[in-house]
Amino acid sequence: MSKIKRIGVLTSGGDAPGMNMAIRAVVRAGVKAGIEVYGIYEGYKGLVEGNYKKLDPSDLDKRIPQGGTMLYSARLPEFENIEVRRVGVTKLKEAGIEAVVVIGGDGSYRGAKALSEMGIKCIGIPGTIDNDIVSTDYTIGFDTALNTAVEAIDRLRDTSHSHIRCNIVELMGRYCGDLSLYAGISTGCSIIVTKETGFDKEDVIKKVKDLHERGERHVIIAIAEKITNVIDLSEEVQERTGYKTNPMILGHIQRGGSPTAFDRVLASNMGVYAVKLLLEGVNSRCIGIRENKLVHYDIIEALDLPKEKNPLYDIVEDLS
Ligand SMILES: Nc1ncnc2c1ncn2[C@@H]1O[C@H](COP(=O)(O)OP(=O)(O)O)[C@@H](O)[C@H]1O
Ligand SMILES: O=P(O)(O)OC[C@H]1O[C@](O)(COP(=O)(O)O)[C@@H](O)[C@@H]1O
Ligand SMILES: [Mg+2]
Repeated sequence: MSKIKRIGVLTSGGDAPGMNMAIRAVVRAGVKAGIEVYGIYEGYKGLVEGNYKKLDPSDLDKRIPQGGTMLYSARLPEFENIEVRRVGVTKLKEAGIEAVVVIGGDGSYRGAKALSEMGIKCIGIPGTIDNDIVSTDYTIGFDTALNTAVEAIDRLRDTSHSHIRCNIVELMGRYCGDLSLYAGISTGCSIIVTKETGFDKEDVIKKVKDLHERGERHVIIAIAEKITNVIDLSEEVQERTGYKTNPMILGHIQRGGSPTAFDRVLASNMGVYAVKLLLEGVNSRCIGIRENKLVHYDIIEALDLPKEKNPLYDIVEDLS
């Protein structure tokens, strides 16, 4: 087996704070091992268009504190089509790129798997604020997004507590409730609603009423996106519970911002590991961190792992 000489790195799907740190780690570890590392711009879109540029390790330090991704990101649904992927594989081969490190979420992993079946070695690094990849305890960007959400909810509490109010805060996470769960516990939310808990409107309203009767000056509800319309829910909670109620959709502010130290270390660790695995000839695997140890899984096995309900849900009731 001849040693790999040139690899690509791309970021795909929703950007996540810490992606720049992961890119930097891949470039630094690659160059140290005598490999040329090319940035592939705008995820699979740039891969198909041949939008590649050799990355210089000395240019990357200024990106360390920056959120977003210096390689930009994109969603390209057409990448599911084999003909589109074929164009990308040809472009990669023309550029002499033998392997690609894909930094992204579950969708990006599926793209990486499909690519690896067409002769391009791929390693996935979990980069998404959603923490929705079961094969890792933490994804790059989750900790930063969580801390951003915590800061926002803390601010809401200040004003809510002053006025006897209820806030209904919608958090991102697509179909994973981790951001809502961790932010809700961190900020003392009385109610946390996610796909994992299920949503029973009457139950939520009853709980809010009980808190009002108990004399609580404020109630904060953390609710994951895609569960219900929080503006309508706020109107109904206000009408039926006695609290003036304000909805707050945190939205994309959760995605931006300077990565926390946790995300920077995680990204550095995973980026270096990705290069090590490629040098060992590993292919079509994705990296995770489990009980503080780096691990790697077959991409499809990783995506098919069953998601267990987070035991932290059990303490929510006791804290409310
Ligand atoms: N089944 C698939 N086959 C090939 N490529 C895919 C597949 N699913 C997703 N992708 C690619 O991965 C991109 C990112 O996926 P998406 O779900 O939007 O974000 P994330 O990777 O953050 O979960 C998609 O826009 C598409 O280009
Ligand atoms: O920015 P967009 O395209 O509206 O996507 C929003 C989605 O992206 C996320 O922020 C991140 O999800 P992915 O990492 O899967 O792309 C989700 O929390 C949210 O549902
Ligand atoms: Mg995803």
